[in-house]
Amino acid sequence: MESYRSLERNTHGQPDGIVSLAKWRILNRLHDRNETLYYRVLIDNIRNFAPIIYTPTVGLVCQNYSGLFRRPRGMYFSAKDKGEMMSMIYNWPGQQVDMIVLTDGSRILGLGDLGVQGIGIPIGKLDMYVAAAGINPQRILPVMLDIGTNNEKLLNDRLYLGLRQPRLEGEEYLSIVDEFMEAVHTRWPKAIVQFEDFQMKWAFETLQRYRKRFCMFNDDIQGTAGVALAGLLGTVRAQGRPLSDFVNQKIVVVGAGSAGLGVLNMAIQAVSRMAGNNDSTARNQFFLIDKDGLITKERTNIDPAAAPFAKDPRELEGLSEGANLLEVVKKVRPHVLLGLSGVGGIFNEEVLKAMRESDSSKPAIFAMSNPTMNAECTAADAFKYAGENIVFASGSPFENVALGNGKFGHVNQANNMYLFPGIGLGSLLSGARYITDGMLQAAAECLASYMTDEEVQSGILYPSIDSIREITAEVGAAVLRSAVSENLAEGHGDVGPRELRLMAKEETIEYIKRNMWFPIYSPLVHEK
Ligand SMILES: NC(=O)c1ccc[n+]([C@@H]2O[C@H](COP(=O)([O-])OP(=O)(O)OC[C@H]3O[C@@H](n4cnc5c(N)ncnc54)[C@H](O)[C@@H]3O)[C@@H](O)[C@H]2O)c1
Ligand SMILES: O=C(O)C[C@H](O)C(=O)O
Ligand SMILES: [Mg+2]
Repeated sequence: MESYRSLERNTHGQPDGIVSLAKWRILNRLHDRNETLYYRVLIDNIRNFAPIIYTPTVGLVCQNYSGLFRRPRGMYFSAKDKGEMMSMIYNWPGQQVDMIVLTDGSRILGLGDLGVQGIGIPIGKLDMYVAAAGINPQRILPVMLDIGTNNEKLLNDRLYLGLRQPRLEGEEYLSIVDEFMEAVHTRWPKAIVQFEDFQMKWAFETLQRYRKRFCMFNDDIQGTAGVALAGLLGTVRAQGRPLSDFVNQKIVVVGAGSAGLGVLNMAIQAVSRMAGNNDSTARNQFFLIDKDGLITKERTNIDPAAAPFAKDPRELEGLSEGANLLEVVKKVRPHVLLGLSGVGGIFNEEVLKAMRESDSSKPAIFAMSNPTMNAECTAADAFKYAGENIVFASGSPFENVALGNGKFGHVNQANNMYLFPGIGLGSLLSGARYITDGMLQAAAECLASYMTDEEVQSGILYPSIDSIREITAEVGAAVLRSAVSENLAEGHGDVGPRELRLMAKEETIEYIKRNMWFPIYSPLVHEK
């Protein structure tokens, strides 16, 4: 901590990126030397260290990974290992693995294809699993599937650590992922596999392919959706309206990728439930924009995943296929503007000023893309141009914004870190065979109801990161209870399905907390 503090003292005025990378190096060296101490320091300083080991610095780490690399962490399965993955999995020295985070490096945050350098993401996510969910660090496994990269710069970089070949496609690609999943399942049938930062086509395809066969989920589609839904419900409460008013909120989603479509799917399901399972009216309030503008049924070559959310042009007054973001905001006057586009600054001054005409008394701006440079707008710009009355959330952390007169605009961090640790932990401790929509919905509802009315009305939608262990225990319990109610919980360790069924809500939370690992030195010699 002393080296860390002295680095902070001695680097005033230097570029943020350089300082953050130097901080990351200090923590990474500690991680390599003394795992127990590393996690203790991380847990005790989670507010300061999450932005270093996780978003946003982890993005910079991935961009520079081949140069920063000193020693390996996690496992790399390459296309050249085809046919050998089962023996490789049995070579992993740990007896038991509970949590695996897997990527193919094809869409790292909003930074695109970073090939094997994307391994920083599984490492950072699993650090959050240890810190927030208390997963034992001896039982985690960061995994990189190296099936090539289409990033020319990396292919020509002599320091690049991965396969120098274009990405595999089609059946060749899927056969590699299949082999990996089978091998993992054979050795650790109860391990949870989190798919992370896959490009959209593979994110959806692999989720469909595996979700009924293995205990897995896709964090970018499903974790993000739950966090966004909790935030959207929070904005309804922030306006002093009953939750049922969610069905009337007009929401513009910018970005029709894995994250944006995941959010729309879950939000529409929620509206549909509130509106008495009326799926067609549920879609009316949502507007979807991608790089080619507003998506309507007139779009040629529409992505099948986006098609269900395309607007009927006959129902749009004054807006046509491909209308740009500013036109849409001016015409629709949305209650919420939500960005998952990966395009930094796309909520520009004009767009934010147009949000002043929103039909909401407290419009919400969610700039959810990561890392910081890719956020749709900064917190400062949002409060400056859209007004002090807004609710603001971003995927990467920003400082609260001073509004003058001693008042501050609160910055929420709408990041899937509030849910994925609890989804993984709850699924693990339930012993469920797979992760259902019901379990994910329970996670989102738990987060949505966590804050008090008073907090929400002052613009605070999510708990402080300092209490991430508490919220993760609650989310984990909600997921576990949902697995029990769906008759999917087969138990974990000594605790069987019957005991899980008999636990009251508070007992489930206690059970979850008891199973959280905490960093203390294990004695090398046991006292007699
Ligand atoms: N805050 C969180 O918890 C969280 C979770 C998941 C993803 N994300 C972020 O969301 C971003 C997108 O992730 P993804 O997996 O959906 O990516 P993706 O590549 O699947 O999708 C990106 C989408 O943005 C659209 N887009 C590109 N340029 C645009 C423009 N100029 N205007 C409007 N739309 C545009 C694309 O057409 C595409 O539909 C990334 O930056 C990622 O870091 C944040
Ligand atoms: O990694 C994050 O911070 C959130 C999310 O999974 C992302 O891909 O941006
Ligand atoms: Mg991600």
